[in-house]
Amino acid sequence: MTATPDIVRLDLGPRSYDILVGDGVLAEAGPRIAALTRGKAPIVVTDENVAPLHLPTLERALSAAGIAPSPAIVLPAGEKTKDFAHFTDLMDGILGRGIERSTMLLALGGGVIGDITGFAAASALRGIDFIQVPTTLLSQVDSSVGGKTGINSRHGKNLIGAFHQPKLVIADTATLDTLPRREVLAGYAEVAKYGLIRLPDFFSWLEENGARVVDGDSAARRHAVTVSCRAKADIVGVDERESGDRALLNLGHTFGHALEAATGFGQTLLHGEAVAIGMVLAFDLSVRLGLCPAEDAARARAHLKAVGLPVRIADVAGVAWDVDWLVRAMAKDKKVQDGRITFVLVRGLGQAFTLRDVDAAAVREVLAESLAG
Ligand SMILES: NC(=O)c1ccc[n+]([C@@H]2O[C@H](COP(=O)([O-])OP(=O)(O)OC[C@H]3O[C@@H](n4cnc5c(N)ncnc54)[C@H](O)[C@@H]3O)[C@@H](O)[C@H]2O)c1
Ligand SMILES: O=C(O)C(=O)C[C@@H](O)[C@H](O)[C@H](O)COP(=O)(O)O
Ligand SMILES: [Zn+2]
Repeated sequence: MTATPDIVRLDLGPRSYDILVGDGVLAEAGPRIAALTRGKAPIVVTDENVAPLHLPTLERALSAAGIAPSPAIVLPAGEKTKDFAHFTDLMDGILGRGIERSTMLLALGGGVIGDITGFAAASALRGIDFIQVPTTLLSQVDSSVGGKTGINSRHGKNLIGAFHQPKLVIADTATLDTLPRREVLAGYAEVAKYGLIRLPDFFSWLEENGARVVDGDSAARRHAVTVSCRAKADIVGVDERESGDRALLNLGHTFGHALEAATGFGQTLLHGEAVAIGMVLAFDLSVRLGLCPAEDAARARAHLKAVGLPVRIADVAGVAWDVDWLVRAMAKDKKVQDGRITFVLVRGLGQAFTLRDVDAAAVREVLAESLAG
């Protein structure tokens, strides 16, 4: 028996959609999916870890609603799947089924599956519909919402992609029961991000209740997912294509994406872990530039560390870090304009803003300090 889901609406005119949040919402989502599904059999895209755990629930929900999907496309798990080679395989798999413009894709999995499937939906026949069924904390609070889709390239993170909004997001928080703790923590970094960029009260709540969220307490987890989705929907609803406030959702990412690139997009450093270190670096840089009280940076760092996230580059072992390399990688960020990096900085907890002309020496100093530990 499922409690009534929380429903967060992302208002984008004709591209508006609902985000359903709650334990068990997937099993009961069949009618909502059926209402959006036209034409040929929908195609579920998932990964090797998620398929045995949660595909049967989705398939039962579809079948109870009278939908017979074609056999699921199952990709390898992990960040390395978000590349051109797997995108080619995925497109071949989708097109090989003789799709039509009315064919729906369903992305069942974490952010990797959501991002690559969303990009496939944006590309196939110049755009078909898709539904996000996120099964990681990170994808429930962030990647399934807002329509950023894409893949990595050897030049950097998410450099190939499209804005393409899903028709529905089904965030079944009970699927998180099977998620490894390291992945829960990685997702928690993006939860904390909302507190750090514009919800100081939520950050205080997380300081009190973060351990409950990470430990899988049902009520705390649902609250964290719903607040996060609402925060993201509010921002994307006014700035779908990141010409303004949406850039705040990139707190920690200019640093974080460079760290991910340096580790080769693998298991050494997960996206959320890179974001945790990157957010601490953004606070440190803000303090160094005289923009943020040191106590606020200390609180951000202490909380992320207390839940179990890495907070310094030195926390990531086995990598030959190089400040020059990292600075060059940061220069490939999508927020670079006229050759200058746009940084997301903070005036305090919950007070993020963007700044273009940041002293390059200060950036190198915080990187070197984080590397030294
Ligand atoms: N589009 C966006 O707005 C956006 C936002 C944030 C992050 N991202 C992207 O999301 C990606 C990271 O997503 P992620 O952290 O979900 O990683 P992921 O998709 O690699 O999933 C993490 C791991 O958990 C496994 N898994 C997924 N659900 C599970 C479950 N319920 N039980 C057990 N195992 C499960 C997966 O197989 C994988 O091994 C990155 O590529 C990042 O760039 C995109
Ligand atoms: O949705 C957004 O906007 C975000 O920035 C969310 C980020 O957490 C996410 O990692 C996103 O993919 C990063 O975007 P990018 O444009 O810097 O690749
Ligand atoms: Zn992110």
